[in-house]
Amino acid sequence: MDKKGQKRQGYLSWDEYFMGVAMLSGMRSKDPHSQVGACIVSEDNKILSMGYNGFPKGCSDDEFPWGREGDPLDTKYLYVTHSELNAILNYRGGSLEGAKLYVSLFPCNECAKAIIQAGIRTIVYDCDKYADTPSVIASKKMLDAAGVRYYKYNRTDREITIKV
Ligand SMILES: Nc1ccn([C@H]2C[C@H](O)[C@@H](COP(=O)(O)O)O2)c(=O)n1
Ligand SMILES: [Zn+2]
Repeated sequence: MDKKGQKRQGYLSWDEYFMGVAMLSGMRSKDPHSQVGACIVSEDNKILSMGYNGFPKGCSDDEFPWGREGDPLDTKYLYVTHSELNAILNYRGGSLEGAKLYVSLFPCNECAKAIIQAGIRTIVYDCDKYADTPSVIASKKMLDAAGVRYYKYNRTDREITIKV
C-alpha cells in the first residue's frame, strides 16, 4: 500500500519521549556512581520541569565529596539534592497538581514526601535497584497511602542517538 500522504511510522511514544528526556537530564549529573534524571509532565503531556542529582547552588562539585563510604560528613549523601526534588524545585509555574513524573530511579522516602505534597499523581520509573532498602519500602508505603500511582517504564530497547 502506498504510504504517501500518511504519517511517519516509528515515532517516539510519549513514555519513550519523556523517559528519554529524563535520562538525558541525568547525563548532566556529576555523581560518579549513579546519574539520575527526572522529567515532570502535565496531564496533557507538556514538559513542565526537569532535574538531575547534584549539589545545591553554591556547593561546588569540586569541593563537596562524591564518595559513598566513611564518615557521613565526607560522603555525598548529606549534601546531594535528588533529581526528583530538583525537578519539583525547578518548576516556577505554580501548581504541579495532577502531574506525572518520569524518573530513571525509583524515588526515595524524602522525594516521595515532596512528590505527594506537590500533587504529582503518577510516577513512571525505570530502575528500582534500591527496592529492598528501608528508604524505598517507606517511599512505596507513603505513595500507596496517598494514592500516587507508579509503574515501571516498559523498555523498548530503542536506541536514541543524538549527535551534538
Ligand atoms: N530516586 C533517587 C535516588 C537517588 N538519587 C541520587 C542520590 C545520589 O546522588 C545517587 C545515589 O547514589 P548511590 O547510592 O547509588 O551511589 O542518586 C536520586 O537523585 N534519585
Ligand atoms: Zn530522593
